[in-house]
Amino acid sequence: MRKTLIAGNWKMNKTPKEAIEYIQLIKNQVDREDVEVVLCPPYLVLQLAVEETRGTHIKIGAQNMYYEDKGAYTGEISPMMLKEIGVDYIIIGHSERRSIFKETNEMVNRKLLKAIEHQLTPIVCVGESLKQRQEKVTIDYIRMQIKIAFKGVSEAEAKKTIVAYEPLWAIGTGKYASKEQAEEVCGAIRKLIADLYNDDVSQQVRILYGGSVTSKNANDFFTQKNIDGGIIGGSSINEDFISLVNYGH
Ligand SMILES: O=C(CO)COP(=O)(O)O
Repeated sequence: MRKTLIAGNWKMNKTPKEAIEYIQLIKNQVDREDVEVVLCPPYLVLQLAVEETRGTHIKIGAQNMYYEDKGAYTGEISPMMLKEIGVDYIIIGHSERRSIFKETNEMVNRKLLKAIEHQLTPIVCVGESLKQRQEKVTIDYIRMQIKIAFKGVSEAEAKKTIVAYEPLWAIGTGKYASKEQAEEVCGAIRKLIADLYNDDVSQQVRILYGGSVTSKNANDFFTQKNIDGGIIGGSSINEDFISLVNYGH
């Protein structure tokens, strides 16, 4: 059984003061034993978030990292730093990193290998643009993203990696994929993983859907056969996150 995972990607939102107030407000209500809840606040808030959620089931993730341990990389953050302060998860290759900060598939691959080396649980994001969907190349494009991202990743590590399907046209737009569209692509991703590795790996990998998920549509997505949870932007930084985490209740 794959455990449902709900990750809140706060993006560049909330100052440390706002973040702590918010975590104090929601933490008891999003603390579920049967669902893995991961908060991914900005770097500056990570340590405070680790401390504030101690004693709960809530885990903390970072939104990005660099693929070297240390050195002359001005402005970057290393996986060792994240690990030392108690961060457990890392979002890799979010579409905003790819489009705004020009991250390539090769960089995503290097980050994935580095995260694994430091025992951070990776959430690797993939997804097509509206144009690619219209041209019906969604699965081909995602196959290429996944193939490059997983290059050199062992079977044992692949099983523990989380894949997030986030169609670009659904991020922050309020235009979410239908549950059938999301399930179709998440199912195809599972098949791609089976082709790259084997059925055992593909049955263990957790696949999330992201893109305009709210408390209103969460249950539709999270009850699909191949969707094991979600990665949430807008609805993770306000109280809607409480209802969202308690989907189906
Ligand atoms: O990018 C996302 C999560 O990583 C999705 O963002 P929204 O939920 O705001 O559409």
